[in-house]
Amino acid sequence: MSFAPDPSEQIARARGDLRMGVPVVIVTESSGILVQASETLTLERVKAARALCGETVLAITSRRAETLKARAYDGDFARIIVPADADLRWIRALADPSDDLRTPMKGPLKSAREGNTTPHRIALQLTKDARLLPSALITELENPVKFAQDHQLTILFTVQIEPLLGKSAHYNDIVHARLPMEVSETGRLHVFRPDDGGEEHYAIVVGTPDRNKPVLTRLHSACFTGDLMGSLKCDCGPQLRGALAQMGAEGAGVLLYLNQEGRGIGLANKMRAYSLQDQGFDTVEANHRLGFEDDERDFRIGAALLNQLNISDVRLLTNNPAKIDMMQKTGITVSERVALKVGENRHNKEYLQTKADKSGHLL
Ligand SMILES: Nc1nc2c(ncn2[C@@H]2O[C@H](COP(=O)(O)OP(=O)(O)OP(=O)(O)O)[C@@H](O)[C@H]2O)c(=O)[nH]1
Ligand SMILES: [Zn+2]
Repeated sequence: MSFAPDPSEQIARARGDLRMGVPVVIVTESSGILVQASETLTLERVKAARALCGETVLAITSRRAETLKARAYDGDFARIIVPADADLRWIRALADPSDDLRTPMKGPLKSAREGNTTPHRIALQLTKDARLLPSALITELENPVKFAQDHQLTILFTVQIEPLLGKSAHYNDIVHARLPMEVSETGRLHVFRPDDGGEEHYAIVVGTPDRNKPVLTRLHSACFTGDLMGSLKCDCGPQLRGALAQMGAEGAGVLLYLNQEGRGIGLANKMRAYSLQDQGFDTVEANHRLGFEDDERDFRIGAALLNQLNISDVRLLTNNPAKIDMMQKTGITVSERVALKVGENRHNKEYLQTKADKSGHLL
């Protein structure tokens, strides 16, 4: 038996490294790149990368490229050629939209085309998975395996990594215990831990749901600001409490609390989005300017947790048709949609309208 991490564990390690500002190396059959997350870059490491002689590009998503008016020849992302005089400020300004309005002219930007882009795509996904700004400084390496060994860097081989990308993790029900709550004294909290080093998610089971009938269910995405701070910018807090109250009143139900803060972009990026919203952009535009899609959540997690809880048929508390679609696609029957319209106020009126107009939410 080998004690060495397997490819899935190597990916988790790479995520952690990038988050800390430690570079990682990605190797294909014919090439290799050094990857550094733009958000956690330091001046020293930028200089060290430039001294390597290999071509250096900045990978950004096509959403971010659109805002910067740069060409995205690689489909869902672009490789911006880093000019010789570019410094850390230049890199940060391309990755981070906070100063876009004050300094709109960042160009002319030249994008690379052709070549093997698989490792670049993996690099960008890693920055997203690390809940950083989706952008990476990438330098070609001549002898990538030796380079990684010499510098003790995590190394990913695309042949091993590619089959794992987009695959759902397996969730283990680590522990569950009784949790009497205001809404019901018969609550139980389960903690689910994935086998890929990703986020844990929770399930709150109220009463003893009858598995032979559709179970009242809520898939709730974490919202620190709304769930805990009473933020008026969204409707999450009232939705969370409303769903639990309904389960308490009916005597049974399941609330999945999914750690997908900010529709899957993390709290730091959500706060960046809020800051852009203060500049006049709506919730969807703000995500795009940061380089994200409207919604980066993986709702398959919800189905995986429900399977573990032996629930296959639900009455889903939601106004979001994407959640219903994804449940059905992943083998969960949604017998009924139960509307959850609570918590509208003058601060979130426009936000809710944007979700209805652009993301198809049911009003
Ligand atoms: N990126 C981003 N995320 C936000 C914003 N406002 C709220 N969120 C996040 O959006 C998610 C809301 O999730 P849900 O409560 O599942 O809402 P939903 O997708 O509208 O679906 P239903 O509530 O079921 O109708 C939470 O993760 C919040 O943190 C925002 O302006 N930008
Ligand atoms: Zn919220």
